[in-house]
Parts: sequence; structure tokens; C-alpha cells
Amino acid sequence: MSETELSDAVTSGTGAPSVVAVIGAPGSGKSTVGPLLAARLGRRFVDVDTVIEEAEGRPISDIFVTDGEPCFRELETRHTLAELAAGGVVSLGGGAPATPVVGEALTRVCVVWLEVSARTASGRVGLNDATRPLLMGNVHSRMVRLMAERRPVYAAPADIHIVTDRLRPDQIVEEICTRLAELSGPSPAV
Ligand SMILES: Nc1ncnc2c1ncn2[C@@H]1O[C@H](COP(=O)(O)OP(=O)(O)OP(=O)(O)O)[C@@H](O)[C@H]1O
Ligand SMILES: O=C(O)C1=C[C@@H](O)[C@@H](O)[C@H](O)C1
Ligand SMILES: [Mg+2]
Repeated sequence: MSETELSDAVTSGTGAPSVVAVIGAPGSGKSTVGPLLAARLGRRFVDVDTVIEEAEGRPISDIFVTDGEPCFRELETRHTLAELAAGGVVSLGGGAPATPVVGEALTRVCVVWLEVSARTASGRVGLNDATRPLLMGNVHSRMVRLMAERRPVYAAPADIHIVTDRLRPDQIVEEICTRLAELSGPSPAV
């Protein structure tokens, strides 16, 4: 989002942007921080991974195993674009920003990138987490590779970038709100 567009969005309505997309690697805290941020901003919250599982009636790991990753990415793209259009705080799947049409959509909304080190993320998601199919096997080495590949697609659309390793979820929300207020600039004099 350009600085002017972002400033307009931030200063309209309730003072928060109408769409805040939360992106980051698996274990960065998107599903944890997203609802707290939404509650703080008085916005609806949606987690696109949950939307997909509810729409499909099965876990994401089943979609990967039964239909394959390309099929999952198609579902993910469709639901991500719909949820961004619906507004509020939207936590994306970890890989969604790597799909070009999603990356392009992210340039038009306010994007919060939660960064985390591979070491911290591996510790958070556990050593062999069957609910995260791309991390099956050696979680830490897969995480290192995934993060190296994805760093540019997370960084490109990010309006707010927070390194989360040493912050609690409530501190992250506080920091995001501070940064949103800074982006909105001073209130006009009355
Ligand atoms: N700032 C934090 N400090 C400590 N633990 C955290 C923090 N953020 C998240 N966690 C914990 O890390 C784990 C992963 O967090 P979460 O599920 O929110 O990540 P995610 O970004 O949604 O991952 P995924 O892309 O796989 O959905 C959870 O157990 C959560 O409680
Ligand atoms: O990093 C990824 O590519 C993924 C992260 C999760 O949020 C899920 O969207 C899915 O497991 C794929
Ligand atoms: Mg999540």
C-alpha cells in the first residue's frame, strides 16, 4: 500500500484501516495475534486456514494428502481474496503471500508481517506437527528453507514489520496499534 493510500485508510472510519492482513511464517503467531488485534480494533476476525477447513469439512493436512498442494493453493487463493474483500483483520495462511495474485492484493491493504526466527518458530510449532504438512520431518531445517524462500514475499507488501521472538502476543498487539497510529499521522485540528 502506498503511504498516501495507507494514511487515508488508517484515518477513515474508526481510525483503523478497514482491512488488516496478518502474514508470516508458520509459528509466527498469525492465528494467535490476529484475534487479539481484531478485538482491540473492534473489527471482525477471520483466519483463512480455518475458513478453508470449515468450507471443505476436513483438515488442511487432508487436503494436502488427498488432493495435493496445487489444489490447496487454489482453494487458499480463492478464500484469501474473498476474505480480504470482506474486510476486518484477516490472518492468512503462511504460504498465501507467495501466490502472485495474493501478493498483488496485499499491496492494496494494510499488511502486518510477523517475523520470527526459524529456531523460535520450530520451538513454537513442535517437532513433528502433523497439522502443518510442509513441516513434516525435520521441522527446523524445513523452517530455515521456507523462511529463506519466503522472506522477500513477506517483506514486499509489509506496512508494519514486527520481530516477534521476544514479544508476548499482547505486546505485539500493542506495538501494532502504536505503529497504526503513527501511520495515520496527527489528528487534524478542529
Ligand atoms: N509471541 C508469542 N510468544 C510465544 N508463543 C507464541 C507467540 N505467538 C504464538 N505463539 C504460540 O506459537 C504457536 C503457533 O502460533 P500460531 O498458531 O498463532 O502461528 P501461525 O502463524 O498461525 O502458524 P500457521 O501458519 O502454521 O497457522 C501457538 O502454540 C501459539 O500459542
Ligand atoms: O506455510 C504454508 O505454506 C502453510 C501454512 C499454514 O498456515 C497452512 O496454510 C498450510 O499448512 C500451508
Ligand atoms: Mg495459523
